[in-house]
Amino acid sequence: MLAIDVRDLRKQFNVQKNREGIGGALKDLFKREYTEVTAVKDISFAIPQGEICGYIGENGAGKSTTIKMLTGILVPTSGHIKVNGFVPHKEREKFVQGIGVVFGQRSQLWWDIGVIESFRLLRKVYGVGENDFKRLLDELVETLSLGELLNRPVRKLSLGQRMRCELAAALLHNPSILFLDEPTIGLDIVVKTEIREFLKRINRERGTTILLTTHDLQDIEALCSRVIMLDDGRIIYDGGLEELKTRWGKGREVVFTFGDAVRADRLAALTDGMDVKWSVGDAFTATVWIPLEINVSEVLSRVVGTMEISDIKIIETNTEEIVREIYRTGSAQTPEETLAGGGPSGGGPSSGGSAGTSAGTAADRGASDDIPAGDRSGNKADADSSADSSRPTARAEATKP
Ligand SMILES: Nc1ncnc2c1ncn2[C@@H]1O[C@H](COP(=O)(O)OP(=O)(O)OP(=O)(O)O)[C@@H](O)[C@H]1O
Repeated sequence: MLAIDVRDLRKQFNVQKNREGIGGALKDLFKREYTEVTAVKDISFAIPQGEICGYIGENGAGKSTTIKMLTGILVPTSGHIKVNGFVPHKEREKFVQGIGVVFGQRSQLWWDIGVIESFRLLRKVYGVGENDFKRLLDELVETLSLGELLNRPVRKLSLGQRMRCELAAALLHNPSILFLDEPTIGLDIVVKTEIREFLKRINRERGTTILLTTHDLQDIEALCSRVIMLDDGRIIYDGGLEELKTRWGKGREVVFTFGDAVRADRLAALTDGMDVKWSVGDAFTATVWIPLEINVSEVLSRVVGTMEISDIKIIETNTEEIVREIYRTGSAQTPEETLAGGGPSGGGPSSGGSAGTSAGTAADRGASDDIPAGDRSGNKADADSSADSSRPTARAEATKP
């Protein structure tokens, strides 16, 4: 069974317009005007059980809105969602038993009480039996090193400590799917690494499906074999991370430090007939750019046998640069494909992104009226969708061609 199945999913928000000045405010009192913001535009994707999938995109691309629909916090404008076989916003009570959610910018723990008390309350919310709770808690306390934190109030925890507790809280009922919205935001590299290791472990040992949004591409590199890239509410890439690197990578560079002074013409002669480009630094260093079609070892074998070499450095394709370039152009088509009018590869549906719809600013947002009525799961994030308004949503449209 698919863990997540999304077809033609769309979400529009009606955002109240604030007219300028006192006159405008008075007019607003009597007749409100609204604009429509389409945060998610008819996207489709499917995630099999046990997969860790990265969900990435620029600020305002629609990632959090998607996660909120997938977790039943927001009702879609149109389209179909099945998560664990349930329609999230319709079958909330049964549905939440099978999912765990961590919003990096918000807490699901009660601020003033001890961590363990929050965990006990969550046990009741999810109806976990005392024995199961003890077993799962012991396991999480050990793997996330929570022992010393359990009796401290949440407000006295550091961000990294709190995030470890948030993860435990999301997993206490042993969900099969974990939604993570920027789980490593603001954390130092040591805690980030611990959290990544922990996520790998629960995926390996429990088979937990993980959908992860993040701006830290190292999270994606460390955890995800697949990445879905969103731009302006549309999926512009759905496929493997390696495949993305291969398609967009512009080759590799090898930096040589030689034992003796070298000349550019000598180096060019060594790789005669190969489509590589040399650039000489000082007398002893030179860099060769090698396109993806040529094997690095072929170039190395020509140079190593002839020259005295004191150091070699191979510079691989940098994912951050690739992703930045894709965000900049708003399309995962390579420049060659764009010229040829071809579509991006990758597993899922995709359409070239456009810079069309302008994102509403945080101040524009009105309170959302499409949160499922009577909703109260253990996730405090549910309680306040308008809390989003504190988050930056400026889209870097100016960078689009
Ligand atoms: N409750 C809301 N009311 C009105 N507009 C909203 C609301 N929530 C999100 N939006 C708008 O929907 C668009 C997508 O926002 P969303 O928060 O999903 O983006 P994101 O990809 O998660 O961004 P970020 O990386 O900044 O968190 C933005 O234009 C945003 O202003």
